[in-house]
Amino acid sequence: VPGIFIQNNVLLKVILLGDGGVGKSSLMNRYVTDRFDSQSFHTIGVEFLNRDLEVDGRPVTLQIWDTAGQERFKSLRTPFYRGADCCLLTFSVNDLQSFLNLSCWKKEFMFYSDVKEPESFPFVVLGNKVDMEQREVGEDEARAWCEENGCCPYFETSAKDDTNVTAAFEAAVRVVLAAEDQIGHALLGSTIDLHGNRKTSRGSCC
Ligand SMILES: Nc1nc2c(ncn2[C@@H]2O[C@H](COP(=O)(O)OP(=O)(O)OP(=O)(O)O)[C@@H](O)[C@H]2O)c(=O)[nH]1
Ligand SMILES: [Mg+2]
Repeated sequence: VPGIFIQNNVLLKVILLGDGGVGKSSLMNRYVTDRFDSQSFHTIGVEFLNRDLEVDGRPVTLQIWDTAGQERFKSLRTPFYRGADCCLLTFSVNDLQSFLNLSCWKKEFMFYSDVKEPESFPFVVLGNKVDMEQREVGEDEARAWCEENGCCPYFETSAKDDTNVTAAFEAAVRVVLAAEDQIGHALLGSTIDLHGNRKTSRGSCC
């Protein structure tokens, strides 16, 4: 069952994965603080930021988990995959290798997240840095990958120019809520008590 309910507000955990340098931290910071830093540092481990929003009239708290893409930080990021409601697979359109690595990222997520229904788990794919002139990955190519891998929504984004950043995060919320609507009444009675113990049908490790 996706999300934790606090009163009527659903808390959704989304996680950004992709190669080091594709712009995951920049996308999160653009979305949450509306800022862009052209000289950001590589992330070490994970960081998260929350943003409240309303999607189709429903109040949502989006908890965005930003992970370190560099291989040497693998053991620091993978413990945080559990409990994610949606995974945002990110590459940079001017870096072919980061696109070719999407499959590895998807596999790594599936392996460590331990999701209950792998076939229906929602992914969104982001092709970032579309403001750059030199592209190594075409939009058609990216959309084809998405179709071959289960038809995830695809967005061409720029954290720098603020292109499609809001649309991409809202799409993540929509795919989760759509999955939740299919589960339907299972969500009724999914609440959180005053001591913060989750009472959903989904197990939690901590
Ligand atoms: N031109 C351009 N540069 C970007 C964009 N997004 C990020 N960058 C730049 O790309 C570099 C890497 O961005 P980060 O957001 O740190 O990348 P990351 O994916 O978080 O990298 P790791 O933390 O190592 O996994 C930085 O210099 C950013 O300023 C974008 O949309 N356009
Ligand atoms: Mg980062």
